[in-house]
Amino acid sequence: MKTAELEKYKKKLMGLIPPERIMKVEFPRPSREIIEAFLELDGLTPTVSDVLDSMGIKGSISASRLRPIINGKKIVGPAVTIRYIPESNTTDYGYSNKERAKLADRDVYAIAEKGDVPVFDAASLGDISVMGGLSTLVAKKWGMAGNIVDGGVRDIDNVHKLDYPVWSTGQTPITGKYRVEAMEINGPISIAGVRVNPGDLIIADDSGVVVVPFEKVEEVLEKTIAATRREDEVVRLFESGVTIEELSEILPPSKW
Ligand SMILES: O=C([O-])CC(=O)C(=O)O
Ligand SMILES: [Mg+2]
Repeated sequence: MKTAELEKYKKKLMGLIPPERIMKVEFPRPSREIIEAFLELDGLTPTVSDVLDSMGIKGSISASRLRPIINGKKIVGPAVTIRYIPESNTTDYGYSNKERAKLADRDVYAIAEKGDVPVFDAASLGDISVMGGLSTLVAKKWGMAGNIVDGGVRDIDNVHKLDYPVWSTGQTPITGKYRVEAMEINGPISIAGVRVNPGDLIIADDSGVVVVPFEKVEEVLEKTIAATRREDEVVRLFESGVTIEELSEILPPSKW
């Protein structure tokens, strides 16, 4: 983006990434009503994952790959994205030459809206941290819903203390400062092999993370509500003692 277009964010932007690497700041997001409707549902990511399967959409990532740092959290919100690649200098070089760290997470939060979900593509770095306690503090203060990190996170005790939802592939003490370079904010990225565009809906809970493409959000919500009702009905009838034959008429055993 041009520096002038970023003018309205200048009180928050720290200049951690050159402005031309911020691809966009405005894009369509799913409405608040849609987000609230998803949040009301139980058993959320498994049901949405089934719906995505039925629609031929690859969008599900297991919690064994992207683990919640705090269990029992559930978030739903539009994605804002950041992509990192490794720095080619050695860490010693950056450290002793007092180079500016190129972790740009705070600039992602600066241009995001309240309720957004920052999504980090840092898989090529292995277990190197791209966010920690300070990052968590800013994300929480500026109203992010939670972070999804295909990469490492540190200061895990602070993430717990701040009670902020984060899913990550790694936990590590090793800082990303001097080891990474932020290539792009709000471009398309991939996390655990799943494509994420800014504005896609991110849903995450203890079972994992699902990515719903922006254009499919309404259809996925409708189908998820229907599937949740069907399953709730099966549970209710089973608990009230109806036979398996009767239950099978509502939900065929192949769907259990
Ligand atoms: O250096 C890092 O990896 C980030 C960090 O510790 C923080 O955000 O507190
Ligand atoms: Mg730290």
